[in-house]
Order: sequence, then structure tokens, then C-alpha cells
Amino acid sequence: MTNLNKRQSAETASSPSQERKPSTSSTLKLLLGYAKPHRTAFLGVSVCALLGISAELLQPLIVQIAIDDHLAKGEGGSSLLRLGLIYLGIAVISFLFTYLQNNLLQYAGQSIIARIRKDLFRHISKMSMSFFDRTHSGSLVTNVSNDTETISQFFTQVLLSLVRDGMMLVLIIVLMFSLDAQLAMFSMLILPVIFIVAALFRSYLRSTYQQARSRLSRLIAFTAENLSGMGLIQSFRQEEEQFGRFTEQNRNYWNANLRQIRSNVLFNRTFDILGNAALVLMVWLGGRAVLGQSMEVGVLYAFVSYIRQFFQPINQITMQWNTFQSTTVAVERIQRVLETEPDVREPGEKEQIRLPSSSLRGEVNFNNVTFGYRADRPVLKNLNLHIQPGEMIGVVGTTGAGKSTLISLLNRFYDVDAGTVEIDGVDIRKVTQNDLHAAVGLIQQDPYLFAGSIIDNVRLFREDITREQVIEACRFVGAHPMILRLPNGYDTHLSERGSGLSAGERQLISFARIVVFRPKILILDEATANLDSETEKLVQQALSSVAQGRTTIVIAHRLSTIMHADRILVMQDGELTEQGTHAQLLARGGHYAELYRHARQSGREQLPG
Ligand SMILES: Nc1ncnc2c1ncn2[C@@H]1O[C@H](COP(=O)(O)OP(=O)(O)OP(=O)(O)O)[C@@H](O)[C@H]1O
Repeated sequence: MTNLNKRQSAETASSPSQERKPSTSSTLKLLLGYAKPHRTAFLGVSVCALLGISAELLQPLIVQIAIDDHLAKGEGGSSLLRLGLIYLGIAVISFLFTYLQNNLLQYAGQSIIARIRKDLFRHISKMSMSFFDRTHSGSLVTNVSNDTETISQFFTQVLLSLVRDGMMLVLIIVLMFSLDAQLAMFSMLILPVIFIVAALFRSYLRSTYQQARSRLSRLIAFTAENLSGMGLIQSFRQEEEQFGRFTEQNRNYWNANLRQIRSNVLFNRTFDILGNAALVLMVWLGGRAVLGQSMEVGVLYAFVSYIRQFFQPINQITMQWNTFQSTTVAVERIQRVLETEPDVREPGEKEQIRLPSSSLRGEVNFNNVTFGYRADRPVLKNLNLHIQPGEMIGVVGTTGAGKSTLISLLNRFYDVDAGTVEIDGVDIRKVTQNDLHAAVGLIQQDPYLFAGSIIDNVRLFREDITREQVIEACRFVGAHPMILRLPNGYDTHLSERGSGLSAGERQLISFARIVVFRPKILILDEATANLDSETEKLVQQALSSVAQGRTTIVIAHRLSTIMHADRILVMQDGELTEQGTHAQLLARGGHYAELYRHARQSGREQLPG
């Protein structure tokens, strides 16, 4: 399959219209796979639940013995006290086992969810750029946060309910039949009514739950989008409009949430009424039996207690059905991400060729490369480019000419559709991502900084790179004085995206990263486009220091950045139309000369495009 075909099939697979229906069996398969390493804990939960509820269910029997065997015969005193102490002891035992069972279950459940989250994050970070082109980051955030949280409810609520309430129900039925088979038979008459009510409510409860969840997701996505675009919103004075849209989303969620709560309350209270009706029936039938002396008072008391407890597990299990439904939806969403293979694949062990950084020369070749983001629109067409080790290359061209695409292919963010991209004569598809990204360093226009100190941002949280190495790198690129001016110097904590630093300062930090990580090939994608001339001078100096001994490719809109390059490439509509030194290209009088003339006329060094 070609890459284009692969991209298309991946796009189709993730389109909403093609979403598969969540299936119970695949949900269980995934969950049981994750639960397997914790089977001892789950066995412990079952044993504790059995012992806990057995102790709980013994309590009415103790009272029955106290009434029928002691009170009814006029016995009291020490034997009643002994029964009272046994009752208390059993209550303590029930508490202890329930406590143990909850702790074990929470431990296993939370460990499983942490593992799912870890797997998901690792998988997402290995995905190719094409995956991020077609997947909304908000939906991935929901996968990692909300969906895993929903799955956690499966372990901490659904499973617990199935085990505990299931066992409780069976034990209650056994105890009721052993106390009085006839009365127990009458109680069972209520079961069909319970099932009918549960079935009637089930789909209504599920739809209210799903509606509330989807409205909450929309509200979260809307808020996240607004936070990241707050600068734009304020500069266009859109606060009121956005507030209006937020209010509407908020109201929608509020309505859906209230509807869900109302339906839950209605369901629970209907069950209460059924329970009370069964109780009245038991008291009436049992009371007649007691009066007719065919039943003892204590037995009736125990029966009434069990009937009250009988409805609790049924109610719980029915409620868990909804949670299970939302778990299947969450599992399906997570599975869809986990099953998506990266379009850019690691080479197999046999075809792998190492690119050891110690012996790397930094030669780059694009041989007859054709590539398009979509099957029907090639962006690069049959492109040939040979870059010598240590050469400094400048790339110019109009908007959309394919300059950034060239860089993306060299980083293997996408695979070529035809031809090859080589480093030191090795096809980069045969190189591991680790080796490739150690060989190629990228500095983007708006370098990304993480929440953390300056030190951590330069060494990207790698503990094996020392503080001294970081400081030396910052001195080398000329960032040291600027960092010392910050409130806590190298330990200054940067907030997310590096706000608090200017664009130029962020650039200098990303240059220091390059010095620390030592890639042999350096790429700058319009790194100086947004800088004032003072800062640009600083960045220029840093660039010439960092470019020493490295193959450097600079995409620039500013002439000054690339005028002194060994070679300037001119790209137009996906093709290399001219190349040579600044002087050669001017002498040629082609597209570059025209771009240069435009730039001079406008009084700025900014190239059009
Ligand atoms: N992720 C993408 N998905 C689909 N099409 C894309 C994507 N990135 C770029 N393109 C398209 O590919 C073509 C080349 O884009 P590219 O970003 O390489 O151009 P460029 O020369 O770097 O332009 P600029 O100077 O404006 O950044 C454009 O038509 C663009 O719309």
C-alpha cells in the first residue's frame, strides 16, 4: 500500500460516519487483559466481599434467635448480653472485610487506569504527524482524562457491584428460603415487576447519561479552545460573543445534567416504592402466619430485614448497567487510538541501519522525491537536492511553495510517496526514529517551551545532561546574560509555552538545546521571521556559532538570514527552480532577483511570501 493510500484509509477509519459500535465483548477483552496481572487482588476482593456480606447477613439471624429462643421463652440476662456482643463482633468483622475489600479494589483499579493512561500517552507520542493533522487534540485530551476516568468506574463500581451485590442477592434468597419457603416464594413474585421497571428505565437512563456527557465534553472543548485563543479573542474584542456562546453551552449542560439527575432519582424512588410494597405484602402474609402460630415472630423480623436488603443489590446492579454502557463507549474510543498504527513505521530489526552520531558527516540527499498530504495533490514533485556535509543552505520561496514540507520529510514526520530521502547515503526509512532525531535538530519559528525551569527546558528534562553543560551551551549561544537577568536565573520557572520570555529569548533557548543535544544537521524553519532587528542580530550570532561544523538548512523570510549562505535554493510550486549563491542568483536575474528587488523596494529585508 502506498503512503497516500494508507493516509486515505486511516482518514476513512477515523471519520465519525465509520465509527464502529461499542461492543461488550471487545470491551471485556481489553479490560480483562489489563486486569489479569491483578488477579490475586481481585480474588482477595471476592473473598473479602463474601466474608463481609456473610457477616452482615448473619445479623438479622442473631436477632431472630434472640427473639424466638430467648425473649419468647422469657429468658434474658447473660445469654441476651452474649448475643448482643456476638452481634457487635459480627458488625466489626463485616466492617473490617468491607474496608479491606474497598482498599484492594481501589489499589487494583487505580493501577489499571494508570497503566492504560501510560500506554495511551506512549502510543500517542509515537504517532506520525498525519495522525495529528486529522485528530483534534481536545479529543485526545478527553481520551487520556475523561475516558480513563470512566473506565476506572468499571473497576471500582461495576465490578464491585457484580461481585458484592450478586453474592448478596444469592445469599439473601438462600436465607429467605431456609427461613420460610412459602413466604420466600411469594417474595419472588415481585421479581418480574422489578425486571419490567428496570427494562423500561434502562434506555431512558442511558440516553440522559450520554447526553449529559457529550454536552460536558463540548463545554470542556469550548473552554479549552477559548483559553488557547484568548489573545485573539481579546484583540478582536470578541469577549461578549464568546461569553454568549459559553452561556449557551453551559445552559445545555445544566439542562442535561438536571434531566439525568431527575431520571436517576425517579428510578431509585420507584424501586423504593416496589420495596415497600413487597414489605407490606410480607408483613401482611407473615403477620397472618404469626397470628395463626405457623411462624415465629423472630422469623418474621428476619424476613422483613432481608426483604429490605433484597432491593438494595438489585437496584445497584441495574444502576451499574449504565456505567457499563459508558465504559464500553470509553473503551471503544481508547481502542480506536491504540489500534491506529503510525503511518511512519520504525524499520524492522533486519533492515535497520545505524547512524552513529560520532561518525555522522551530515550529507543530505533528496532523490526524485514526490510527496503530497492528499493523494490527489502532490506538494513536492520529483525533487532532487544534494547537500554537502557542513554546507549552509538557505531556502526561499513563495507561500505554499513547499519549504516546510521539505523539512518535515527530512525529519520523517511523513514518508515520501516516491523517491528517497537520505542522510549520509542511508535511506531514512531504514534508520530508527531515535537515531534520526539525534542526527537532525529542528528550531521552529515559535519554539515550544515546557512548564519547568530554564535548565529543564534546555536539557528537555534529561537528567544525564548536567547543569554545567546547560550553562556552557547558553554562554555559547549568547543567552547567558539574558538568563541571569531573570528573577531566578537558570532556575526561573517558565509557565506553559514559555510565556514570560520574548520570541527572541525563546529562540536563544532553543539554540542552546541544539548545542546540548549536538545534532549534525540543523534546520531552522523561519526562526527569525518575527524578531526585531536587535534580537535578530543576537539570534544571527547564535546561529553562526551553532552552525559551525553542522549541515544547516535555513528557511527564511528575511534576506539577511540567508544572504551569506553557501547556497540559496528557490522553491516555486513544489519545485526547485533556482539555486546558487546570493551573487550568482542576483546575476541570473530570475525569481530570486525579483524577490530581492521587491524586498529592497519595500524598504525592509522581508521577502514576499
Ligand atoms: N498538514 C498539512 N495537511 C495538508 N496540507 C498541507 C499541510 N501542510 C501544508 N500543506 C499544504 O502543502 C503546501 C505546501 O505547504 P508548506 O507549508 O510546505 O509551504 P511553505 O513553502 O512552507 O509555505 P509558508 O512559507 O507559507 O510556510 C501548501 O499548499 C499547504 O496548504
